[in-house]
Amino acid sequence: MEEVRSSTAWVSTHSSHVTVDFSGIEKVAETMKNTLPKVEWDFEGIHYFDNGPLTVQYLLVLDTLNFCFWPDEDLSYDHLASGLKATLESDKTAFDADRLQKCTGPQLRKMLNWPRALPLEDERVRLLHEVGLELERSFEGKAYKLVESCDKSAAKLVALIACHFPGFRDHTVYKGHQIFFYKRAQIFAADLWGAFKGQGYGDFEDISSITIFADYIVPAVLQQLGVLRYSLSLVSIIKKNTEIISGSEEEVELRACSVYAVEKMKELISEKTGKQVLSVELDLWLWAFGIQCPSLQHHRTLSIYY
Ligand SMILES: Nc1nc2c(c(CN[C@H]3C=C[C@H](O)[C@@H]3O)cn2[C@@H]2O[C@H](COP(=O)(O)O)[C@@H](O)[C@H]2O)c(=O)[nH]1
Repeated sequence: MEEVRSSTAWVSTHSSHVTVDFSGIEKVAETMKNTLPKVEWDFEGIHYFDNGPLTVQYLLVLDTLNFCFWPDEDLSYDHLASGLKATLESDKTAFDADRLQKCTGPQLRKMLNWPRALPLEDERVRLLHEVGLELERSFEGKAYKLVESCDKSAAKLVALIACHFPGFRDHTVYKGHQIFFYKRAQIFAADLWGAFKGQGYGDFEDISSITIFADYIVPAVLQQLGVLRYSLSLVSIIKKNTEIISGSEEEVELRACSVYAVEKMKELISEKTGKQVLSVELDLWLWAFGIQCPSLQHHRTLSIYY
């Protein structure tokens, strides 16, 4: 997404709490140039997949809810994916547009087999209602019709999602400039591409236009790799698990510098190897690396965007 790339690049040249360390990028690119980062989509084996339209419905519901697990230290993305998968396997109509519009908190907890209130539960339910209603209004209730109307363009799909679903409009204003991330809209396109292995509903001619997904794991991994440098005050905020406010300079710089740094890393690896590397592939490698480091301390922002 061009607006994501250019607006996050602007942040990186005006940031103070987080800075990009080009020597760190060089080092990581050097190590990656021999063994390109190849992590299989669904390496955990937790997703619903039937190679058909119901998988598209599953992925849209998954990415509608794919945010902010950290307030409940036992909850993680795996619980979301596997809970929704089990739900759909036991009831194929569970994610029909009319059902999404009526979903309640207790029903969502039951889907995820979660014994207590989910973090931001009311928001998760509101976002399901929003998606169910708009799918019904504009796409005959079918997520695959949304995907089919984007002419195999991932960028168009992201733009279409941002246009129809306010909950996916992941952007903010930083020092008077509008900065775009579109994390859940972009990861939906990437999940389609990964699940369908670039065929059918995952066949995008411009998957290279998708950037990394500015979540809370990748920035922490990039800092650990020496690619991002944090100010002393930011280091101590994160160490103390102090919350960082959504839209604050620190939050925007953490997310934007991550996107920009990986775009630079991608260019450098492509130069060194002569092969085109995708941000989606680098993202999955960085994310998988991060969730396997239990001691990794990430920033904590209450958000519906990531
Ligand atoms: N950048 C990036 N962020 C990602 C993912 C994924 C899952 N990708 C699936 C696709 C293929 C794989 O096989 C995965 O199954 C989740 N997240 C984000 O992480 C956070 C959850 O962390 P924790 O609280 O520890 O569970 C939360 O913000 C969530 O939105 C990714 O791929 N990239």
